Amino acid sequence: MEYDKWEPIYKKIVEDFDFSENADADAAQLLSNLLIGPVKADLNGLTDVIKGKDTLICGNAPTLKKDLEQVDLSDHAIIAADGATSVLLEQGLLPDVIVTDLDGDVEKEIEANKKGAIMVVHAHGDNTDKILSFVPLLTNIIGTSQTKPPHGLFNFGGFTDGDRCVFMAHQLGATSMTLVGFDFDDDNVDETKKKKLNWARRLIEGFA
Ligand SMILES: Nc1ncnc2c1ncn2[C@@H]1O[C@H](COP(=O)(O)OP(=O)(O)OP(=O)(O)O)[C@@H](O)[C@H]1O
Ligand SMILES: Nc1nc2c(c(=O)[nH]1)N=C(CO)CN2
Ligand SMILES: [Mg+2]
Repeated sequence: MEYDKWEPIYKKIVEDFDFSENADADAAQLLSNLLIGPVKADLNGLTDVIKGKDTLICGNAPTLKKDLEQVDLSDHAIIAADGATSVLLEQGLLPDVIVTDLDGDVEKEIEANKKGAIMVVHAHGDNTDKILSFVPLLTNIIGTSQTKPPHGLFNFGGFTDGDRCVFMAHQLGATSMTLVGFDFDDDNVDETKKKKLNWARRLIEGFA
């Protein structure tokens, strides 16, 4: 998504959650600094996995395990939103791509990364500690931001890990996107999560 199209949505999110744009921008710069040098920012590997493919996008709703039993996984590129990674691994499935702000079960994500999963790591004002701790332990990383991306980072659009998967797959030319593990009406979540899920719903419905 063009940043100019994303920016007005981002401004609404910042206002709704009282996030600091400066903190988001500083986090993006931090991730950019960490990635430049050892890792050349290049979308070719990620594009190869997604372009022209049917994709299975996995959110981490409690329904994920059951949902997985009902879909045909063959020939699908599997994209996991953060915590969905652990559920997939438990089912013997290795995600091709993990989209994460590193606040889930990162040990499992490191395990999947070692086995070949591409990491799409998101920087925001509330995860700089996670970025500093975990990025040095990962390989095959693409960095994303919600602000205008600094050198070496990308902004495909999207807010929560789950809807960012959808924006990314769309931008990189997925043929289809099948969503599993998305339950926006889940009541077993706290108020902030509920609000985030409402944004995820709103952003994903923009694709329908
Ligand atoms: N009922 C649900 N509970 C949790 N996540 C859900 C649900 N329905 C959809 N999702 C999607 O699954 C994604 C991954 O979920 P996870 O539990 O790992 O959350 P998270 O890492 O805390 O999410 P975020 O960092 O985006 O707030 C979320 O970003 C969200 O888009
Ligand atoms: N500043 C900030 N940005 C975010 C946050 C968050 O908690 N703080 N959470 C996100 C995923 O839910 C995505 N973006
Ligand atoms: Mg997360």
